[in-house]
Formats: sequence, structure tokens, C-alpha cells
Amino acid sequence: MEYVVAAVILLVVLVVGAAGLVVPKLRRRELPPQSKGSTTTLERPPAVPTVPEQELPPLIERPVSPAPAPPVVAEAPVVEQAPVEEAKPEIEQPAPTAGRLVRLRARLARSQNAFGRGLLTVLSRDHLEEEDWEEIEESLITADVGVEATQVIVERLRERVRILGTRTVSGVREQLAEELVAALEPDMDRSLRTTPHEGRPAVVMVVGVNGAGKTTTCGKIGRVLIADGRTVLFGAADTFRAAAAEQLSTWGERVGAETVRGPEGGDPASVAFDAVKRGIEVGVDTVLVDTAGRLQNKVGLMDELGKVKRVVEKHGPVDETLLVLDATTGQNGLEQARVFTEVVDVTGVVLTKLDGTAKGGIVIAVQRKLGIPVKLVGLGEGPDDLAPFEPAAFVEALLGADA
Ligand SMILES: Nc1nc2c(ncn2[C@@H]2O[C@H](COP(=O)(O)OP(=O)(O)OP(=O)(O)O)[C@@H](O)[C@H]2O)c(=O)[nH]1
Repeated sequence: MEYVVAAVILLVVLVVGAAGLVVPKLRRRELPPQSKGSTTTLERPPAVPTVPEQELPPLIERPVSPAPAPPVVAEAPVVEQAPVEEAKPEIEQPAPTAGRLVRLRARLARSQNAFGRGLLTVLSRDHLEEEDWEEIEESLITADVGVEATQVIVERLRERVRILGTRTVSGVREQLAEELVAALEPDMDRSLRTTPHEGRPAVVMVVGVNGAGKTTTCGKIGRVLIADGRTVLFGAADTFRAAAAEQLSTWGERVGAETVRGPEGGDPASVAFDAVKRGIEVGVDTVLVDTAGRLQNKVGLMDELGKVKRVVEKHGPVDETLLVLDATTGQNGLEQARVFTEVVDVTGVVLTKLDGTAKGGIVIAVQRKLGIPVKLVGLGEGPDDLAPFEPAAFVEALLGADA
């Protein structure tokens, strides 16, 4: 019996012992999958940042390794400066204004050839008869001097020739020249008020119908002033023609003047206001304001130009209002001109395109009809083809040097 009990105990011990060995093994076998699963989960997150971490270094290294960076940074300004430096030589040095009309006289004389030659033919006759005087009258009228002014000029010339008994061609020509100069009222003040005063720039408004040459004239005046050592700012208040603002900016870039522009179709008065404001801020000598000149509607024009002037005058009075007239439009241009003089207080006339007409006598008609001095004349499309108007030099060109 004792043997039986001992055998049972031994069996129990063996069974328990065997179970103790088998269960841990089984547990160990189960663990790997568990631990694998958990490892994957854990490893993945590091795996994700590992990729950006590997990518990050190069990004971080860029600033860290400044060696390649500075050349890039250093090169950038050089590349940027290059066009500025290239642009600088484009700033032109305009020709001085003194004696310009004399230099441009040939151009005027060329367009007046027929007029000068016609007069010379008549004046070279031995005795000036009634029909000769009529021919002289016709020549002057054809040259757009205007009927009224022509009658006055011929009347006075006839009187002088009769009283003085002038016989020679050169003598009559000289007297005609004197009468023409007198008709141009040489004592009129033709100076441009472009000098700054009371700590603010002089303001010049440029008005006239479309295509008369306003924008070109603004640019040319700017060049003249800069050539004379002044500083200039352009106001592109012609917001109706986008190309006008572009055109004025180009003039500005060429001579080194800033241009204040507004949005296309924007309020011209506000652009003009901003231009003068900017001119005051930066302390330029002269602000030149280019305006639009639509004439389809006189009331509209009046409203617009009047507003531009009023708004600009919030900064102070406008110093000069220049009316640009196309000489080739002849007497028709005079009618248009009158509308402008009713709207704004025109202080001077710029007669453009005199190089393109044989009717230079329009200068006399303009002054006589409007009572406003012609201050400048345009004698070509070139940037320096604008000259201060000088009656004597002009008449010499009108009559032709050899007449
Ligand atoms: N031959 C000649 N052409 C000129 C003269 N002045 C201006 N022009 C030309 O006339 C054309 C019209 O000039 P603009 O300055 O654009 O005229 P604008 O009055 O500003 O015209 P809008 O902006 O449409 O009102 C251009 O082709 C100029 O080059 C001149 O004195 N002689």
C-alpha cells in the first residue's frame, strides 16, 4: 500500500513538473507574435519620422552650410543691379534750350518755303500795284495769318512804303518783317512760370484736344526743365487713354523724372491731386500735369477740366495752364481753342507741328484771336524739337532767309 501511495505521489509530481515545463514554452511561443505586433506598431512611428529626419538634414543644412548660399544671395543683387545700371545710361542729357528756335529754324523755313518764295516774287516787282498788294494779302491769308490780321498788316506796310518811298526788294521785305513781328506782339510775357515758390513746386497743367501733342509736349517741357537743372515730376491725368500714361512714363524714365499715374479710366482730378501732393513731398521744382482732351461734349470737358484744376488748387494755385494747339488744324483749331479758354484760365499756347504745315501764320492768328501769348512751338517729333517762341526769329524763318 505504501508503494501505491508513493507511486501516486511520484506521478502527481511528474505531472505537475511536466506541466510547469510545457506552459512557459507555450507562453514563449505565443509571445513573439504579440511582441512582433507591438514592435511593428512601435517601429512604424519611428520609421515615419525617420524619413523626414533623413530629408530634414539637407533642408537644415542649407542654412547650416552657408558656403553655397552666399554666392546665391550675393549673385542676386548683382543680377538685380545689372538692369538698373543698364537703365542709368538711358537717362538722357537733353540739349540746352538757349537758341533752340535758331537751330530749328531750318525746319520751319522748309515748311514755309512756298510762302516765302511767293512773297519774294511779288516784292521783287518794280512797282507794287494794287494787284500786287492783293497777292501779298492772299499769301498771308493762305499762310493762316487770318483775314483781319492780314488787312491790318498790309495796310500798315502800304502806308510805310508810300511814306518812306521804299523801292528795293530787301527794303520792302524788311518792313514786312517788322510788321509781322509787330503783329506778334513781341512785348508779351512768354516766360514759363516753372519756378517753385513758398516751399512748393510750380504746377503746370497741359490742356488741349486729342492728338494735339499734349503728352509729347509735357515730355518735351520736362526735358527742357531738366536740361536747365530743374527737378520735375509728371502727373498722368489723361486716364482715358492708357497709352498716354505709358507714353509719359517713358518720357520720365528717359530724363529721370518720376511719373504719378492712376488706374485706367480713373478720376483724372485725383491723379492730378496725387501728383502735386507727391511733388510737394519729394520737393521737386515743377509738376507737369498732362490732361485728357475729349471734346465731344463741351459740358463734360468743362466739368472735367474745371474739376482737375479745382482739386489741384487745394494744394495752391496752378502756375501755368498751357493750351496745346496743332498748327496743322489751322483756323478750325482756333474754334476748339476758344472752348478751352472758356473752361480754364489759359496762360500760354504751345503751337505744335509747325514743321508739318506751310501755314505758320497761324501763330499770329492764335495770339490775336485768343489774346494769349504763344510761349512754345513744336517743330518735330524728336525729344528736343520744342523751342521757346521768339517772334523775330520766327518771322525770319517764315519769310525765308533769301526772300
Ligand atoms: N511733326 C510733329 N509731330 C508732333 C509734334 N508734337 C507732337 N507730335 C506728334 O503728334 C502725335 C500726337 O501726340 P500726343 O502727344 O500723343 O498727343 P496728345 O494730345 O497727348 O493726344 P491724346 O493723349 O490722345 O489726347 C504724336 O505722334 C507726336 O509725336 C510736333 O511738333 N511736330
